[in-house]
Amino acid sequence: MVANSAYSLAVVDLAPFFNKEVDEEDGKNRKLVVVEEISKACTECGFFQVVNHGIPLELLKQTLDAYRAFFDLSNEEKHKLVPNPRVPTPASGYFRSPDLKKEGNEHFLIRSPQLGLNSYPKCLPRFQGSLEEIYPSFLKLASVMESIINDSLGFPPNFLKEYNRERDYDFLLGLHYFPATGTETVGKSAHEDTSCVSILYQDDVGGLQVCHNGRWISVPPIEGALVVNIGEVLRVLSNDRFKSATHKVMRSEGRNRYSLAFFHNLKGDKWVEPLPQFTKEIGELPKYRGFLLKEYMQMRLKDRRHPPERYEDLTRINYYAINQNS
Ligand SMILES: O=C(O)CCC(=O)C(=O)O
Ligand SMILES: [Fe+2]
Repeated sequence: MVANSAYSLAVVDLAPFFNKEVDEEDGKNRKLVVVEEISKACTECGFFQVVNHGIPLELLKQTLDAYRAFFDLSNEEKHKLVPNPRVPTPASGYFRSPDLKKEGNEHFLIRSPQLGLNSYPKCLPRFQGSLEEIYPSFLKLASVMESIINDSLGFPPNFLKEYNRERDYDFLLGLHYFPATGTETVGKSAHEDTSCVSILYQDDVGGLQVCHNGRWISVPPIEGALVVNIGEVLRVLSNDRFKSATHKVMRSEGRNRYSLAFFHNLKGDKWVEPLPQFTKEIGELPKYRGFLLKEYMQMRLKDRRHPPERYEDLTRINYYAINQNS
């Protein structure tokens, strides 16, 4: 696939949801416009950017700087924070692929600070404070996104909020991509996010690409904007109405890249299947059979720990696809 710029991702202004100044009636109409814009973006691509999202740029930059300081630590310091492989996912701590040729990144994960499961480097006293300061802002934005998506899909009020009510599976990731060297250009290989909604802040280096109609589209860094994308759970619930786009990160020649990603995740014991309003109520066949989310997560985890030889053999959501011709 070649990179292409024919389709540009929507940039949606969330001010009607965060700006208290707008008057009631005008606010209601402007919110509706946002819901429609997001519905269009999710139907076409599953990726879009948002501005006026309620998270101050200063806070985003400060958090990225905190992660930079962490990734600048010695390997010895960072490896003290590698989680025990027996800890169930998502395990908080430091990760680095043993084969940087395949995926040239390292990352640090925290779960909800309220769970008390995170460990931080002792030598960076302000790191914990920075991450724990931004976490609730991402969580708030994710719940606003969830309610907009709820309305975009025409669900009854609070349907997604109820379905995805457990907040113990969310996590915040800080990612560092190493500069490209010769043939080593992949930062994160092509994948889809599993769960409901992901929110990403990237620095100005670029490199994130999304697959749209079989072509790779660059996601340009926009100062202060956040990238939002739909995960496979919403794709299945909506019977493919909403896309969960394949995306990847390419490394830049001579430049380190840093990003923050927040994942608003569904609890593993949830049953996921196309909903009646996208199937029998509109005379459409389900495109997926139902499954327990944790069963799928386990297959994906196994692939991550013991990757198959061929990329095509990775477990994807199509594992549950129903062949419409049979
Ligand atoms: O760093 C990025 O730009 C994307 C990260 C990503 O896709 C992920 O962590 O799932
Ligand atoms: Fe991703």
